[in-house]
Amino acid sequence: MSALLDVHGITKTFGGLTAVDDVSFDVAPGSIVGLIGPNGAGKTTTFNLITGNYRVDKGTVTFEGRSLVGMRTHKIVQLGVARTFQNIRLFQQLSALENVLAGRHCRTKAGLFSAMFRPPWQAREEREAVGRSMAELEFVGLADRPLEEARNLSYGNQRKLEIARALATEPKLLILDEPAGGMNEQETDQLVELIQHIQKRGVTVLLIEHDMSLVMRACEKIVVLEYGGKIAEGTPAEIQKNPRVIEAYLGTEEV
Ligand SMILES: Nc1ncnc2c1ncn2[C@@H]1O[C@H](COP(=O)(O)OP(=O)(O)OP(=O)(O)O)[C@@H](O)[C@H]1O
Repeated sequence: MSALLDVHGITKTFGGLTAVDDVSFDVAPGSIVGLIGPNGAGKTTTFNLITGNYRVDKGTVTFEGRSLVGMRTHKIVQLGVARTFQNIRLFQQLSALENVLAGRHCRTKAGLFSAMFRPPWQAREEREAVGRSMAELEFVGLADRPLEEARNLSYGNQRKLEIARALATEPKLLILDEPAGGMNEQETDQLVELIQHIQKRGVTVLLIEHDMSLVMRACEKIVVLEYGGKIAEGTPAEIQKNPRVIEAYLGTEEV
């Protein structure tokens, strides 16, 4: 089966520092893939190269056979790639529902003209968007507090809200940057289940995570970066006994 996402030889340099160095991997449709590595290994930069937040210096990023290189981020979202951020990026003053609606926006056609004249199809579209957004809140377990301002939600719930917003864009590939960051053990267990439910919906998942227990439980394939380069790739069992990976993590955290 051909890959949903194919990253080939991507490289990104900041000044004299090569943050991502000739990295290649692919993500099969329907899979859950983890990207791990010590702090500063180049994981978030790799995500930013895939989602168009940074432009690659070298290499290719191909999604469903189409090159994403040089494409604007909103176009990449429209093609079916959605993401969450390591530092939560919600509209803190807006309600949970409004945050998810903002994600839905990329799938609605209403523009300035229709917003002024409000044709009947627009009311229909708005109702549909609210219904769909509520369904996403329910999916992540936040349906009881749609009108709560994002800033009043716990850290763990804000992460779930970001996932709901990303899902509202109807992605084929969902990219999660440290989704368990700031979560307690119970929330992390729920997150593993949520990620598995996302997979059951047919959405492919690519995630960065420092919580090794989550990575080992949730991912079918793991790609390991160190100093910007890929040092290993394999199943959780293979990664756990890979000498280079153990060495990279030695003294920092257990694999
Ligand atoms: N915009 C930028 N400008 C300059 N240097 C950057 C930039 N973004 C990242 N870097 C550097 O690139 C390297 C890789 O950073 P990156 O954030 O991708 O690592 P990471 O593996 O995601 O780390 P962490 O686990 O700490 O989030 C680091 O040395 C970082 O300081």
